[in-house]
Amino acid sequence: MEFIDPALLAYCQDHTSPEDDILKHIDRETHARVMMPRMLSGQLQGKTLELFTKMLNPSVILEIGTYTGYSAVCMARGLSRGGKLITLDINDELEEMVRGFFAKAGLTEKIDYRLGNALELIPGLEGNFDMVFIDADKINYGKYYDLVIDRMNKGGIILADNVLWSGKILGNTEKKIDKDTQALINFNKMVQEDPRVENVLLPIRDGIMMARKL
Ligand SMILES: C[S@@+](CC[C@H](N)C(=O)[O-])C[C@H]1O[C@@H](n2cnc3c(N)ncnc32)[C@H](O)[C@@H]1O
Repeated sequence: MEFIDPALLAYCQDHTSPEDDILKHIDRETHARVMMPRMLSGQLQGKTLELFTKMLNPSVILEIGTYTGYSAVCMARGLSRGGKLITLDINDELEEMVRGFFAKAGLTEKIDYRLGNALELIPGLEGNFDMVFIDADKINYGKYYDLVIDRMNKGGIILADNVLWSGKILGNTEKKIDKDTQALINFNKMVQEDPRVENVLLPIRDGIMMARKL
């Protein structure tokens, strides 16, 4: 489901800074060699993440769900000197390719890429976070939120992708609500009712929930 008229979407893309050769390369290789290339953030969301990072100036970002590294490259590019991005993914089959992309982008110093189940890796990470991007399995969004919320610095931002789930969160079709959709409905409600944050659901691409720790 497209959320805005395709012509308007094209207009938005035409008026957003274009991808450079590295991001074009990641996009092309992902589409040519990897399953489910739709998971990649893409130009509009990637630039949004880069600019959010530049505005927030975080020291530490945690990304849950690296995939082929497109969003990681965008956020790492927004970091100031000394800032770092920890990015986690369970899929080790993509490791060589992803490390190659980070090297090509000149970002190996800024990106700490770790493989494993994020539910197990996060408790072992040291320190707090200034920005977290949740973009892994939808069923565990609530658990990821619970794992990071008390480790967010004051004013820190949690971003969660795909919270509109192609519109399925409205539950207004004949079909039974599936587990991922229900998990996202629960997640959005949980954030909305959490007194520890102020939040806005941005209708960018498939929806980004932004929650700021008070
Ligand atoms: C939507 S993709 C991430 C897209 C990426 N952030 C981007 O914008 O280009 C989701 C990723 O989450 C990973 N994932 C799923 N379950 C996970 C888990 N329990 N721990 C860590 N990563 C997980 C998948 O392997 C997949 O690569």
